[in-house]
Amino acid sequence: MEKNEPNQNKYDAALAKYNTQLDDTEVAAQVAKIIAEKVPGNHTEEVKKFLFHCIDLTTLNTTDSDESVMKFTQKVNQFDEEFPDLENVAAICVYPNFAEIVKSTLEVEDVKIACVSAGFPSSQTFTEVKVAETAMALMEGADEIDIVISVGKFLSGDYENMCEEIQELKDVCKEHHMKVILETGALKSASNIMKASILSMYSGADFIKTSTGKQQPAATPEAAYVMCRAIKEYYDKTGNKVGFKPAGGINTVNDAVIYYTIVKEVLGEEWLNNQWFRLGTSRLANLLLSDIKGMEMKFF
Ligand SMILES: O=C[C@H](O)COP(=O)(O)O
Repeated sequence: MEKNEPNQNKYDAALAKYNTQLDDTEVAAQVAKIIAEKVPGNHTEEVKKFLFHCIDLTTLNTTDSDESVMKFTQKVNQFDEEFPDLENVAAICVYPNFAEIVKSTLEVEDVKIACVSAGFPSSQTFTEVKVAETAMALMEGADEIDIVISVGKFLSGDYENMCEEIQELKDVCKEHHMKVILETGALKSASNIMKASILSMYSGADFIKTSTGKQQPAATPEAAYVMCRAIKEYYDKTGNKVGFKPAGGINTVNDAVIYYTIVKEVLGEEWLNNQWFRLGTSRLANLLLSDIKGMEMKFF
């Protein structure tokens, strides 16, 4: 018997409780039906305002600096005065070395500080480094942590080490929300996305998130649909509610309305608030503002 066989079986046993054999063509057809039948009715001002309030306003650039991140945060501070008819974004999402600068600049109480961590975006570093990076981000002011699964381990079938690392990072996060990025574009099939979703939730994810935005393809409606189905099945079986965050490559208002519609159709109204639904994006905020205001806006 292989040394890790009992634990490997534990993860296989967890997966065996779910329908993880999904047909990609069938998934594509179900998504196409939702888009054709339900999306047009959701292009309302109310939905767009709601989507704005679900944004994790993201800056994850090599060129980010204390100064640029401070200015970015000051925009969020000014938002309520500039747009009194709108609710602010849900969170600011930055690299972990900027947690402190966001914390010391942010004056808006309800906007969270989210930090990507644990070797984002590749997840290719030592678990000890991931743990230390996450602990430091929290110590410096992060409210939420976004990590990436070890995609290489997942694709090699090493669920044990992949899951144990997620559990270790959740132990560091404690009550802070931990969002687990699957990097769905690298997982290739609906079945893999389903399995990675279940394993991440089983290991303590508070949210599952599609993509880092650093690999193509990033978020897709098909990946979102499968992840929402996984969240629903997991909730039905365990009673544990997990949030959903499409992220990466959300470049039009229509993209955002499509993700909203998938969440509404698969998970229901209960998930339609910014505690359980976020949009990770570096471009959508200005696009939504422009759409809502009926003129081009470059506020952020
Ligand atoms: O987590 C959020 C993503 O990195 C943002 O990706 P994006 O720049 O394609 O919007």
